Amino acid sequence: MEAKEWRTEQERLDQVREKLKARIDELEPAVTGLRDQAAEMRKRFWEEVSINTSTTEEFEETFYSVQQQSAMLAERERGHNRLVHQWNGMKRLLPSPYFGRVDFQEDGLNASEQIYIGVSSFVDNDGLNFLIYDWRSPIASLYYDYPPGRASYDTPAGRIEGTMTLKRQFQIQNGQIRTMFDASETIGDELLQQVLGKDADSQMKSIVATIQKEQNAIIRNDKSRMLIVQGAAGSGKTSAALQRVAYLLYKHRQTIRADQIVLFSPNSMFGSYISTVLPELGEENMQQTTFQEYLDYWLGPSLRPEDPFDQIEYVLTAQGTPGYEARLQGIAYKTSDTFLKALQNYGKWLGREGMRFKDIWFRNRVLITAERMSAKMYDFDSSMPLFSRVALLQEWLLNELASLEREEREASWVQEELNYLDNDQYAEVFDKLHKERELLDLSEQYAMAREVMNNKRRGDESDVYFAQREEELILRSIVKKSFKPLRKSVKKFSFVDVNGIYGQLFGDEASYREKTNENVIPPHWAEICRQTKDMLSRNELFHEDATPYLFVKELVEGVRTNTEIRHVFVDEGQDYSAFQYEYIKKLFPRARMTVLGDFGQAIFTQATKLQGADSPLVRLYGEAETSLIRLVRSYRSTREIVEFTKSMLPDGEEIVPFERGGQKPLLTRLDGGEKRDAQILADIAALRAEGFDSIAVITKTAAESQEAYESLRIQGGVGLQRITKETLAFEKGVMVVPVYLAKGLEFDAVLIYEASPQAYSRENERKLLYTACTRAMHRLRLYTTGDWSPFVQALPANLYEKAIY
Ligand SMILES: Nc1ncnc2c1ncn2[C@@H]1O[C@H](COP(=O)(O)OP(=O)(O)OP(=O)(O)O)[C@@H](O)[C@H]1O
Repeated sequence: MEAKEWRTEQERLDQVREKLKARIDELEPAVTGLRDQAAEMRKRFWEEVSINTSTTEEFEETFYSVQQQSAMLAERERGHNRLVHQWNGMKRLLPSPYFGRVDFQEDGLNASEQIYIGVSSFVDNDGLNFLIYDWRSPIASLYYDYPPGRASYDTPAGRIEGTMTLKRQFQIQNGQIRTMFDASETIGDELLQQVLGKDADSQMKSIVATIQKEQNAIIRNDKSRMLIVQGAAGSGKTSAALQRVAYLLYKHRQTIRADQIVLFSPNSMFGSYISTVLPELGEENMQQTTFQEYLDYWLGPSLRPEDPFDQIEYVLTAQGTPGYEARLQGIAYKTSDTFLKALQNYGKWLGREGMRFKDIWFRNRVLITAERMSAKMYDFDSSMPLFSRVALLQEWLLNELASLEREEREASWVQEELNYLDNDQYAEVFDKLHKERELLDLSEQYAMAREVMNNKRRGDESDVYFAQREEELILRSIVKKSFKPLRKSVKKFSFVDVNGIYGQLFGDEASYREKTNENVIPPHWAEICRQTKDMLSRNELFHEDATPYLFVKELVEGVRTNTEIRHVFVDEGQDYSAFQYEYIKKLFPRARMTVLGDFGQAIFTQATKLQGADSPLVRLYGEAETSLIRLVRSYRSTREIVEFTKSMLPDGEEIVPFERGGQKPLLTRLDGGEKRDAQILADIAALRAEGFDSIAVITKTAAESQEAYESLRIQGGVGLQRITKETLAFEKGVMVVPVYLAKGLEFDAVLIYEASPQAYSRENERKLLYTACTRAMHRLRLYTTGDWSPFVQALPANLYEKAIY
């Protein structure tokens, strides 16, 4: 680019930075001043408040003045937060104020406008002239959607058409332009080329400077209730999701807060990997969770649900063991929407008969039997939904308990307990009584006032009454205390036998048909039933049972919903079952959903197809409310790695690599594990010497990961990290990790520990191998100590190199 042009840009940059600096300095006293003021006000707030309760009017007066002051404080804090947000935004801009420029001439106007784009906007002192536009503003779309030429963007007032005469990309560091490219249709995205050539990081980075057109469509989609993104490995799904969160927070800043957006991520380590993207963009993080965390929470501590990692570990390692086929059939069935319908029908059946309750016990005797509860519940109006009748039953139980509690005061154990009360317990009871006494006195005063007003007198009985009742009150409090846990557990629906209700589904075929109206029963049904009940008897649940169990629990106890959440994001969406999606939809009735996934990486048994007429996801809100965007360009890996990995998938030909060259994947066959491990260690050392410091040895299972880790260490490997499902944070270095925990992550170099037919030959293992290989950005190596997996053998020989030793 011409030196003159460069100079002009640097001059403009210097000017903008000067203005930024000036504004930052200008605001600084206000920011710090306000902070101190607010803190001081808060500190003094309660000191100054003295509540005057001598008369009602005075009390009201104090109350309103407190309310007024606290509203003022809140307003001041809001103002302060806005200012701090603005100030922080400017400080963030200062080292690198913008990354793009487009010159756009709107149709019908004479002059073209220069639009500079950065991570937030900055307006000149006149308040009109945008020196920097926020990348999320409508006009910034031009930068992402078009090369120079005819272009348009959408605004709330309609579409603006015009001509883009220039599109420029910058890399600016510490106020200096480092690189500057002018894009044209033929050149492509040079900045992207540079960005992708960099090394892996322990935290994901924002992509705002290089968002691609199809990613921009995801980020700004505001139409559909359900947005599905099916994208190849490395196509930027997670990146698009996170920038979309930032976009939503900007566009709907008056109505949506970060904590009204929730993202379901595959595991906690992934959560830590992506946690810096939004703060980098000046936004607060959305809520992050895993589906498992949700299950654990709502199933409560008395049940132990298996997690998805133990489930997949079983699926991958237990072939040939008794019951294996049945378990797989069970997984497929229990995660389907057929099973969901069966359970809905089961709910109707339970409305007529078959509810299971638990006796309520008290001091070794049954207070209220399950039969009584059942009879009571089926006595309520049968047109009411099951959960409403259970709620009425709950109310009835609480009343029953209250009268049983009264009766219990006569029981001999209460008197005995009274005799054994120690001093502390006495003191506690008397303290309570004292409080009751105060109340009594107050009502006394009130009664006396009324007497005077009404000119009537009553007998002076309160003291006598109190003395007489002293013992009775203590007895009462003893019984009350011992009934408290009963009341509490009734409130928590402990009288419903959910284990029994879920378990009784798994009877013989005829009984299952009767309860669910279901005609198609999966093969191995008897064994599926045996396994399920066996787990339940130990208060355990298979992973595939956890969501259905919760569903049944809610059929009976009422549905749990969260109406606060406005947007739900599901990353690695192919790993959730149709059943889980129905559940998420029900849980967040007021939310829109964005699901991002890749069916090519569907390694869990309950995988869901993201597109096509038979996709349960499309059915979830119906086609009219659903948009589907497909991403086929893969950005993570070099062209050679993408060519290699895409050929493993039956319909992988549509995946397009981004034009970034590198070495072909290297296949290494060695005689025996010891030699293989030695070679892997030598290769790791060589890769590190080349400057790659994020290297993953990827194994098929956690069991293999453990073995690999031990044996590499014995062979002299130092500084290796073993990643397990408990690992919380993702750090750079050399790690040994099972495929299913490496999902969503990326590494400079990936070494596939054992790519033999024993490890990868079944159809679901194809996707496992694909997922493992697609984690590599710059280098991919595969090892075997025997034959090559059929998925490797089937690849054209020109896609890889073979190591010769
Ligand atoms: N427009 C872009 N500009 C710069 N980098 C990008 C862009 N899109 C994607 N990338 C980079 O490509 C890599 C893969 O992106 P990301 O992890 O979002 O993909 P993904 O589709 O979620 O992958 P996977 O399904 O394999 O987990 C990341 O390093 C990301 O920064």
